Amino acid sequence: MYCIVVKKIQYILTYKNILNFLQKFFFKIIFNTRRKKNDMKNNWFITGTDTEVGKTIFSSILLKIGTKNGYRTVGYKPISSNIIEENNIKKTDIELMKKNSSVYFPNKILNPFNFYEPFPPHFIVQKQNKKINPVILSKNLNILRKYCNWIVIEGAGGWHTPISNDYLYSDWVIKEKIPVILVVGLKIGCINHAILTSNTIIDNNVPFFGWVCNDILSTQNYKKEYLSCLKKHIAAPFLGNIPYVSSKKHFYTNKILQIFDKSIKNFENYH
Ligand SMILES: Nc1ncnc2c1ncn2[C@@H]1O[C@H](COP(=O)(O)OP(=O)(O)OP(=O)(O)O)[C@@H](O)[C@H]1O
Ligand SMILES: C[C@H](N)[C@H](N)CCCCCC(=O)O
Ligand SMILES: [Mg+2]
Repeated sequence: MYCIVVKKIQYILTYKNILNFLQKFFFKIIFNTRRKKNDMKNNWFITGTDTEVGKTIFSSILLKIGTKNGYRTVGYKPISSNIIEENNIKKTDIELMKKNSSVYFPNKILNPFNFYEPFPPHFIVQKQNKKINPVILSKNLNILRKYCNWIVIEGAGGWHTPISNDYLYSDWVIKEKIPVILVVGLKIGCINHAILTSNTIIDNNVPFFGWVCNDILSTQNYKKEYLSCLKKHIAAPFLGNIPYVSSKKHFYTNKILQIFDKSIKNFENYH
């Protein structure tokens, strides 16, 4: 009996268990004291009219706003392909999102499915005889929800990018009921993509938080006409415009941050 008790005490006092205990204790003190009543509402799923339209840029702007306002922020990019590596360092969407977040998590949680090949992710996993399991996407999101009150989730490609042969990314967002923000990358063809995507988000009955216009081209004719046409056809709040910038650091100017800070606050009661 004595032996069992001693063993139990020894087990409890192992390095790993003490660390675990301290980690949980401090998380509780630091995080729970600052938890606000409506915390769970600051979750967004960022989709786009296409791939390469500025989803990561807008996600990072949104994270920076949350961080500046004192929220516990995290960016989540469950699935990514076309990862680029420079000097043995992965240049992924999640790295930019991490730079603008306030709570640290390992990539294993923030970016569990990542691939080098520039193809639809479900093709890549199929070739490897693997599967992207949406249960893992939800499991990781729930971990983030425990510790963060400002969560920006970036999709991959557009709204209906498949996760597997019979499951779309949008199916997961619908199941999780995450409010959606659509980024429209301004270029020829985007009107059609924007109308199709926004109508589908509405038909899918998921909260449609708003949309963002992103000037991805250095020059754009008919800018005013594009904006008014898009505003007319997208039945969700217009959150603001990201101008074309010549350098990445200009994405985070006070002017841009203030535009979205204001509109997010304006529309926070939308859903
Ligand atoms: N307003 C802008 N001005 C200048 N460059 C921009 C602008 N918006 C986006 N870009 C550039 O366009 C490229 C694509 O943007 P981004 O990576 O955010 O797209 P994405 O929709 O996240 O793409 P993916 O589907 O691959 O995740 C990046 O190199 C980014 O720096
Ligand atoms: C490679 C790209 N940048 C994204 N990560 C994945 C885009 C998937 C697109 C699927 C489709 O063809 O619609
Ligand atoms: Mg991206």
